[in-house]
Amino acid sequence: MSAAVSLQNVYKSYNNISVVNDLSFTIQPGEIFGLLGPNGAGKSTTIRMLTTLTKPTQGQVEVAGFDLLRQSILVKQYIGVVLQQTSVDNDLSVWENMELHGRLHHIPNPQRQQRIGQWLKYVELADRRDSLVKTLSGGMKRRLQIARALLHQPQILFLDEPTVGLDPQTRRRLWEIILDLNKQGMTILLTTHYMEEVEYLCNRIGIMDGGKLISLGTLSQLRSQYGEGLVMKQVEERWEYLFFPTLEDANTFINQQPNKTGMMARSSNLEDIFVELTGRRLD
Ligand SMILES: Nc1ncnc2c1ncn2[C@@H]1O[C@H](COP(=O)(O)OP(=O)(O)OP(=O)(O)O)[C@@H](O)[C@H]1O
Repeated sequence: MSAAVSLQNVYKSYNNISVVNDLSFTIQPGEIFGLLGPNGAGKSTTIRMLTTLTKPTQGQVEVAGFDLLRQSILVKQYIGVVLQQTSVDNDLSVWENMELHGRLHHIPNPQRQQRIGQWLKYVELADRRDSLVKTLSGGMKRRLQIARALLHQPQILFLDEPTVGLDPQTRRRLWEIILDLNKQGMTILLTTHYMEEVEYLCNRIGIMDGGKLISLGTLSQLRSQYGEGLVMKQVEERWEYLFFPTLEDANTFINQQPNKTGMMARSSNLEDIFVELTGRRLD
Protein backbone atom coordinates (compact mmCIF):
# COMPACT_ATOMS: atom_id res chain seq x y z
CA MET A 1 0.00 0.00 0.00
CA SER A 2 1.40 3.43 -0.85
CA ALA A 3 2.04 6.02 1.84
CA ALA A 4 -0.83 8.35 2.71
CA VAL A 5 1.55 11.31 2.60
CA SER A 6 5.09 11.45 1.31
CA LEU A 7 7.40 14.46 1.14
CA GLN A 8 10.89 14.24 -0.32
CA ASN A 9 13.35 17.10 -0.01
CA VAL A 10 10.63 19.73 0.01
CA TYR A 11 11.49 23.43 0.11
CA LYS A 12 9.26 26.48 0.25
CA SER A 13 10.39 30.08 0.02
CA TYR A 14 8.48 33.33 0.01
CA ASN A 15 10.38 36.16 -1.71
CA ASN A 16 13.59 34.14 -1.50
CA ILE A 17 13.15 33.66 2.23
CA SER A 18 13.18 29.98 3.05
CA VAL A 19 10.33 28.90 5.37
CA VAL A 20 10.43 25.12 4.77
CA ASN A 21 13.85 23.65 4.29
CA ASP A 22 14.57 20.15 2.96
CA LEU A 23 11.57 18.46 4.56
CA SER A 24 11.22 14.69 4.09
CA PHE A 25 8.84 12.32 5.88
CA THR A 26 6.09 9.83 5.15
CA ILE A 27 2.81 9.06 6.87
CA GLN A 28 1.35 5.57 6.58
CA PRO A 29 -2.39 4.96 6.17
CA GLY A 30 -4.09 4.80 9.57
CA GLU A 31 -1.57 6.94 11.44
CA ILE A 32 -2.22 10.03 13.50
CA PHE A 33 0.86 12.09 12.81
CA GLY A 34 1.59 15.25 14.76
CA LEU A 35 3.73 18.16 13.60
CA LEU A 36 4.91 20.05 16.65
CA GLY A 37 6.84 23.28 16.65
CA PRO A 38 7.04 26.87 17.85
CA ASN A 39 5.46 29.82 16.01
CA GLY A 40 6.94 30.28 12.58
CA ALA A 41 8.42 26.76 12.42
CA GLY A 42 6.71 26.12 9.07
CA LYS A 43 3.89 23.80 10.21
CA SER A 44 1.04 25.72 8.58
CA THR A 45 3.05 26.20 5.40
CA THR A 46 3.60 22.43 5.30
CA ILE A 47 -0.13 21.77 5.71
CA ARG A 48 -0.92 24.39 3.08
CA MET A 49 1.39 22.63 0.64
CA LEU A 50 -0.03 19.18 1.41
CA THR A 51 -3.57 20.45 0.88
CA THR A 52 -2.76 22.09 -2.49
CA LEU A 53 -3.20 25.64 -1.21
CA THR A 54 0.37 26.65 -1.94
CA LYS A 55 2.99 25.06 -4.18
CA PRO A 56 6.35 23.78 -2.97
CA THR A 57 9.27 25.70 -4.41
CA GLN A 58 11.11 22.41 -4.86
CA GLY A 59 10.71 18.74 -3.97
CA GLN A 60 8.37 15.80 -4.45
CA VAL A 61 5.07 15.43 -2.67
CA GLU A 62 2.50 12.67 -2.93
CA VAL A 63 -0.81 12.66 -1.09
CA ALA A 64 -3.11 9.61 -1.17
CA GLY A 65 -0.76 8.16 -3.79
CA PHE A 66 -1.18 11.09 -6.20
CA ASP A 67 1.41 13.61 -7.27
CA LEU A 68 0.56 16.90 -5.61
CA LEU A 69 1.37 19.13 -8.57
CA ARG A 70 0.23 17.00 -11.49
CA GLN A 71 -2.85 15.41 -9.87
CA SER A 72 -4.05 18.09 -7.49
CA ILE A 73 -7.73 17.59 -8.42
CA LEU A 74 -7.51 13.95 -7.38
CA VAL A 75 -5.64 14.89 -4.21
CA LYS A 76 -8.48 17.25 -3.26
CA GLN A 77 -11.02 14.44 -3.52
CA TYR A 78 -9.16 12.33 -0.99
CA ILE A 79 -8.42 14.94 1.66
CA GLY A 80 -10.43 16.79 4.26
CA VAL A 81 -9.02 20.06 5.53
CA VAL A 82 -9.59 22.09 8.69
CA LEU A 83 -7.34 25.12 8.70
CA GLN A 84 -7.08 27.91 11.24
CA GLN A 85 -8.03 30.62 8.76
CA THR A 86 -10.59 28.79 6.60
CA SER A 87 -13.54 29.64 8.66
CA VAL A 88 -17.11 28.62 8.14
CA ASP A 89 -19.49 31.23 6.75
CA ASN A 90 -20.89 33.10 9.76
CA ASP A 91 -23.95 34.45 7.96
CA LEU A 92 -25.17 31.05 6.80
CA SER A 93 -26.82 28.43 8.94
CA VAL A 94 -25.07 25.22 9.99
CA TRP A 95 -27.00 23.23 7.40
CA GLU A 96 -26.39 25.81 4.64
CA ASN A 97 -22.63 25.65 5.27
CA MET A 98 -22.74 21.89 4.84
CA GLU A 99 -24.94 22.22 1.72
CA LEU A 100 -22.50 24.62 0.12
CA HIS A 101 -19.55 22.30 0.69
CA GLY A 102 -21.55 19.29 -0.56
CA ARG A 103 -22.46 21.12 -3.75
CA LEU A 104 -18.86 22.27 -4.30
CA HIS A 105 -17.86 18.63 -4.14
CA HIS A 106 -20.70 17.63 -6.50
CA ILE A 107 -22.26 15.23 -4.03
CA PRO A 108 -25.67 14.45 -5.53
CA ASN A 109 -28.92 14.26 -3.61
CA PRO A 110 -30.22 12.26 -1.78
CA GLN A 111 -26.70 11.26 -0.54
CA ARG A 112 -25.88 14.89 0.19
CA GLN A 113 -28.83 15.37 2.54
CA GLN A 114 -28.25 12.00 4.13
CA ARG A 115 -24.53 12.62 4.75
CA ILE A 116 -25.09 16.15 6.06
CA GLY A 117 -27.57 14.75 8.57
CA GLN A 118 -25.23 11.92 9.51
CA TRP A 119 -22.15 14.09 10.11
CA LEU A 120 -24.04 16.82 11.96
CA LYS A 121 -25.37 14.13 14.25
CA TYR A 122 -21.86 12.72 14.67
CA VAL A 123 -20.44 16.07 15.82
CA GLU A 124 -23.53 16.72 17.96
CA LEU A 125 -24.81 19.68 15.99
CA ALA A 126 -28.01 18.16 14.60
CA ASP A 127 -30.16 20.24 16.95
CA ARG A 128 -28.37 23.41 15.78
CA ARG A 129 -28.87 22.73 12.08
CA ASP A 130 -30.82 25.94 11.50
CA SER A 131 -28.72 28.21 13.73
CA LEU A 132 -26.63 30.89 12.08
CA VAL A 133 -22.97 30.00 12.47
CA LYS A 134 -22.28 33.34 14.13
CA THR A 135 -24.37 32.21 17.09
CA LEU A 136 -22.23 29.10 17.72
CA SER A 137 -19.45 28.77 20.29
CA GLY A 138 -15.83 28.32 19.19
CA GLY A 139 -15.97 24.60 19.90
CA MET A 140 -19.20 24.17 17.91
CA LYS A 141 -17.68 26.03 14.96
CA ARG A 142 -14.66 23.75 15.04
CA ARG A 143 -16.95 20.69 15.12
CA LEU A 144 -18.85 22.10 12.15
CA GLN A 145 -15.57 22.59 10.28
CA ILE A 146 -14.72 18.94 10.94
CA ALA A 147 -18.17 17.71 9.84
CA ARG A 148 -17.84 19.79 6.68
CA ALA A 149 -14.36 18.43 5.96
CA LEU A 150 -15.72 14.87 6.21
CA LEU A 151 -18.71 15.31 3.91
CA HIS A 152 -17.00 14.13 0.71
CA GLN A 153 -15.62 11.03 2.53
CA PRO A 154 -11.91 11.82 2.48
CA GLN A 155 -9.24 9.29 3.44
CA ILE A 156 -6.84 11.77 5.00
CA LEU A 157 -7.77 14.58 7.35
CA PHE A 158 -5.52 17.61 7.85
CA LEU A 159 -6.07 19.63 11.00
CA ASP A 160 -4.09 22.85 11.58
CA GLU A 161 -4.09 23.53 15.32
CA PRO A 162 -7.54 22.01 15.78
CA THR A 163 -7.97 22.89 19.45
CA VAL A 164 -6.28 26.26 19.73
CA GLY A 165 -8.36 28.69 21.76
CA LEU A 166 -10.76 26.04 23.05
CA ASP A 167 -11.47 25.35 26.71
CA PRO A 168 -10.10 22.10 28.17
CA GLN A 169 -13.43 20.24 28.08
CA THR A 170 -14.10 21.15 24.46
CA ARG A 171 -10.54 20.20 23.61
CA ARG A 172 -11.09 16.76 25.18
CA ARG A 173 -14.31 16.31 23.21
CA LEU A 174 -12.46 17.08 19.97
CA TRP A 175 -9.71 14.64 20.90
CA GLU A 176 -12.34 11.91 21.28
CA ILE A 177 -13.71 12.75 17.83
CA ILE A 178 -10.21 12.64 16.31
CA LEU A 179 -9.46 9.27 17.94
CA ASP A 180 -12.81 7.86 16.87
CA LEU A 181 -12.34 8.98 13.25
CA ASN A 182 -8.91 7.35 13.29
CA LYS A 183 -10.47 4.14 14.64
CA GLN A 184 -12.81 4.23 11.65
CA GLY A 185 -9.72 4.21 9.38
CA MET A 186 -8.99 7.91 8.83
CA THR A 187 -5.35 8.95 8.48
CA ILE A 188 -4.78 12.23 10.29
CA LEU A 189 -2.07 14.86 10.18
CA LEU A 190 -2.38 17.60 12.76
CA THR A 191 -0.24 20.51 13.83
CA THR A 192 -0.23 21.77 17.36
CA HIS A 193 1.53 23.75 20.03
CA TYR A 194 0.19 21.54 22.77
CA MET A 195 2.49 18.81 24.05
CA GLU A 196 -0.32 16.93 25.78
CA GLU A 197 -2.30 16.90 22.53
CA VAL A 198 0.56 15.17 20.75
CA GLU A 199 1.16 12.79 23.64
CA TYR A 200 -2.53 11.87 23.82
CA LEU A 201 -3.31 11.56 20.12
CA CYS A 202 -0.31 10.94 17.92
CA ASN A 203 1.32 7.66 16.91
CA ARG A 204 4.30 9.55 15.54
CA ILE A 205 5.64 13.02 16.03
CA GLY A 206 7.68 15.30 13.81
CA ILE A 207 9.32 18.22 15.58
CA MET A 208 9.88 21.25 13.33
CA ASP A 209 11.95 24.30 14.01
CA GLY A 210 13.12 27.01 11.61
CA GLY A 211 11.54 25.22 8.63
CA LYS A 212 13.37 21.97 9.30
CA LEU A 213 12.32 18.63 10.71
CA ILE A 214 14.66 18.25 13.65
CA SER A 215 13.31 15.00 15.09
CA LEU A 216 10.91 12.25 14.07
CA GLY A 217 9.57 9.15 15.78
CA THR A 218 7.09 7.70 18.25
CA LEU A 219 7.10 9.20 21.72
CA SER A 220 8.91 6.17 23.10
CA GLN A 221 11.48 6.29 20.29
CA LEU A 222 12.13 9.97 21.03
CA ARG A 223 12.37 9.26 24.75
CA SER A 224 14.84 6.44 24.30
CA GLN A 225 16.84 8.50 21.81
CA TYR A 226 17.27 11.48 24.15
CA GLY A 227 17.00 9.70 27.49
CA GLU A 228 14.13 8.32 29.55
CA GLY A 229 15.51 9.67 32.81
CA LEU A 230 16.06 13.29 33.70
CA VAL A 231 17.79 15.14 36.49
CA MET A 232 16.58 18.66 37.19
CA LYS A 233 19.26 20.67 38.89
CA GLN A 234 18.65 24.12 40.29
CA VAL A 235 21.47 26.52 39.49
CA GLU A 236 20.69 29.87 41.14
CA GLU A 237 17.38 31.03 39.59
CA ARG A 238 17.18 28.50 36.77
CA TRP A 239 16.89 24.76 36.21
CA GLU A 240 19.40 22.69 34.29
CA TYR A 241 18.18 19.48 32.69
CA LEU A 242 20.45 16.45 32.36
CA PHE A 243 19.26 13.44 30.36
CA PHE A 244 20.09 9.84 31.32
CA PRO A 245 19.29 6.58 29.51
CA THR A 246 16.92 5.47 32.30
CA LEU A 247 15.27 6.91 35.41
CA GLU A 248 17.43 4.56 37.47
CA ASP A 249 20.57 6.11 35.94
CA ALA A 250 19.24 9.55 36.83
CA ASN A 251 18.67 8.47 40.46
CA THR A 252 22.13 6.87 40.63
CA PHE A 253 23.66 10.14 39.41
CA ILE A 254 21.96 12.08 42.22
CA ASN A 255 22.97 9.50 44.84
CA GLN A 256 26.59 9.89 43.80
CA GLN A 257 26.59 13.66 44.34
CA PRO A 258 28.11 14.90 47.62
CA ASN A 259 25.57 17.73 47.67
CA LYS A 260 22.11 16.69 46.51
CA THR A 261 20.36 19.95 47.33
CA GLY A 262 18.27 21.39 44.48
CA MET A 263 18.31 18.16 42.45
CA MET A 264 15.49 15.86 41.52
CA ALA A 265 15.11 12.91 39.15
CA ARG A 266 12.04 12.09 37.09
CA SER A 267 11.00 10.45 33.81
CA SER A 268 11.50 12.63 30.74
CA ASN A 269 8.53 13.81 28.69
CA LEU A 270 7.98 15.32 25.27
CA GLU A 271 8.32 18.86 26.56
CA ASP A 272 11.79 18.09 27.98
CA ILE A 273 12.87 16.71 24.61
CA PHE A 274 11.38 19.68 22.79
CA VAL A 275 13.22 22.16 25.02
CA GLU A 276 16.44 20.18 24.66
CA LEU A 277 16.11 20.31 20.88
CA THR A 278 14.92 23.86 20.36
CA GLY A 279 16.08 25.60 23.52
CA ARG A 280 12.53 26.94 23.94
CA ARG A 281 9.30 26.27 25.74
CA LEU A 282 6.10 26.31 23.71
CA ASP A 283 3.35 27.72 25.89
N1 LIG B 1 2.27 33.96 2.46
C1 LIG B 1 3.43 34.20 3.10
N2 LIG B 1 4.29 35.15 2.67
C2 LIG B 1 5.45 35.38 3.30
N3 LIG B 1 5.87 34.71 4.41
C3 LIG B 1 5.06 33.75 4.89
C4 LIG B 1 3.80 33.44 4.28
N4 LIG B 1 3.22 32.44 4.99
C5 LIG B 1 4.06 32.15 6.01
N5 LIG B 1 5.16 32.92 5.95
C6 LIG B 1 6.30 32.89 6.88
O1 LIG B 1 6.75 31.56 6.93
C7 LIG B 1 7.21 31.22 8.25
C8 LIG B 1 6.52 29.96 8.70
O2 LIG B 1 5.15 30.24 8.95
P1 LIG B 1 4.08 29.12 9.30
O3 LIG B 1 2.75 29.80 9.44
O4 LIG B 1 4.19 27.99 8.35
O5 LIG B 1 4.61 28.63 10.71
P2 LIG B 1 3.86 27.79 11.83
O6 LIG B 1 4.85 26.79 12.31
O7 LIG B 1 2.58 27.26 11.31
O8 LIG B 1 3.61 28.86 12.94
P3 LIG B 1 2.24 29.18 13.75
O9 LIG B 1 2.21 28.18 14.82
O10 LIG B 1 2.50 30.57 14.24
O11 LIG B 1 1.10 29.10 12.77
C9 LIG B 1 6.93 32.42 9.13
O12 LIG B 1 8.12 33.16 9.28
C10 LIG B 1 5.91 33.21 8.32
O13 LIG B 1 6.04 34.59 8.57
